[in-house]
Amino acid sequence: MSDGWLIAVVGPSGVGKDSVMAGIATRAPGIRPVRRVITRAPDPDGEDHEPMTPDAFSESVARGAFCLHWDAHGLSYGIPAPVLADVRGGANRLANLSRGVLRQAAKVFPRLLVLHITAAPEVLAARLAGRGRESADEIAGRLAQAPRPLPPGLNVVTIVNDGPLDDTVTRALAAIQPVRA
Ligand SMILES: Nc1ncnc2c1ncn2[C@@H]1O[C@H](COP(=O)(O)OP(=O)(O)O)[C@@H](O)[C@H]1O
Ligand SMILES: O=P(O)(O)OC[C@H]1O[C@H](OP(=O)(O)OP(=O)(O)O)[C@H](O)[C@@H]1O
Repeated sequence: MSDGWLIAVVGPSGVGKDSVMAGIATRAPGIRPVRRVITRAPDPDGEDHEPMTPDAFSESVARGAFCLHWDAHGLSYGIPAPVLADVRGGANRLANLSRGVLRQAAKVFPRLLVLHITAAPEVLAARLAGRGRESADEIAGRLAQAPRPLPPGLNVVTIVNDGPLDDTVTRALAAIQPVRA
């Protein structure tokens, strides 16, 4: 069986990565989203992640429990090692990644497609305020990181999420069609 793809969903905070992932998962059930491990308390209204303490996270890193991990926003994030095994077994998986871990992801995963979601700064600010998960200071910190460039040489498709979410998901599904074919 040939390798599957990791579709890495990246972009600034508040751009709609989790929302677009949920839309893709609903409309393309063959592409399963990754449940990330995060040192963040459970959030019934937000991303369904696996919460972990910082100590347990460090132990997990040490025993190779993650195929990718990184720190951002004062938190640690991990992609469980079985996701890589799954992709090597032919599955297509969808994961919300940091732009800072993409080079590493391209080395680790046999096939990587980057789905880069963008929107204007004022749209990001309004969405983060509306989401209500972070304080005003935390939102300012996230907006300061918004224009971060992607590393060169990757397989990237860029989708602007500035209109109805459903339209964005339709364009995202068309852009990842080669993966689904
Ligand atoms: N196209 C859209 N139109 C309106 N609101 C959106 C759209 N996409 C996302 N949102 C909202 O913006 C906020 C941030 O979206 P989220 O998916 O959490 O972004 P990210 O994961 O990139 O930080 C959420 O409240 C979400 O419901
Ligand atoms: O290095 P960057 O590309 O700026 O990304 C930094 C972090 O922001 C996102 O996390 P998270 O989903 O917790 O935050 P968000 O919902 O505010 O984007 C993303 O998944 C990274 O973990």
